[in-house]
Amino acid sequence: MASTLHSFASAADLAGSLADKVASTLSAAISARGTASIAVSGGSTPKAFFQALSTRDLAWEKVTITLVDERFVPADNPRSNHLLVDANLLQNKAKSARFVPLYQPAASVEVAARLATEKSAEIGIPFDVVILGMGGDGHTASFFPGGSNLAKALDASTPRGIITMEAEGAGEPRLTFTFSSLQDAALLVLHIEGEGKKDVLAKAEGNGDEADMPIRAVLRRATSPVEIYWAP
Ligand SMILES: O=C(O)[C@H](O)[C@@H](O)[C@H](O)[C@H](O)COP(=O)(O)O
Repeated sequence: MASTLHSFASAADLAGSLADKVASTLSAAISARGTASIAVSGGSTPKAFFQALSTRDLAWEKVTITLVDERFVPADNPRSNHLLVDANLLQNKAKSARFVPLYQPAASVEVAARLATEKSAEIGIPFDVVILGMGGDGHTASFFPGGSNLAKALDASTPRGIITMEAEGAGEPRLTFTFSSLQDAALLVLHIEGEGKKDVLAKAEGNGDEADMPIRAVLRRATSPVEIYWAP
């Protein structure tokens, strides 16, 4: 599917503009069917966007927020994406939103993935908004090059839900929504910042295997247009 690059002079300008776009998308979903959903990424990039979005005036009590992926750690662990969202997005006006975590204590990461899949089924499909990030290796969500379940994660026929992923660059075992769960969001955003990430994007947009740069699956096969938000 086509992608559109939205470039901004600063990270602050990007955060404000993306927060406005996401807020209007969520509000439109609420007007249309009474609820809205958004899946966000972790990492370091989204913090300012989360903080801007948290101040936007909409019926947050009708919004369900979840994560695109999560490290298999409790929410009090500094590596937790839940902790990042709790501290930066579930604040201010957005405090009244419902949050659906991916992590929960379980005997194994596989059991946690099954439980998270069951829980996420309540959210409804497709997501109204998905915010993806991208690592320097071209991963997105927890679709890491060389990942233990990468082929399954990227296969469009894999049922929607959360699966596990282990990879050299991932740190802890991961819980990640599948490509099939994310790729048809009403608003599908790739949020990246810095010249380095722009170079990685250019390489990903070139020839090569999806397995080498999994973001290519989104850029090439997502059924929704990919809105790329970039600032230096
Ligand atoms: O759990 C995570 O780490 C994210 O979901 C991951 O996919 C992230 O978006 C990229 O790794 C980019 O991370 P940065 O924003 O820190 O560069």
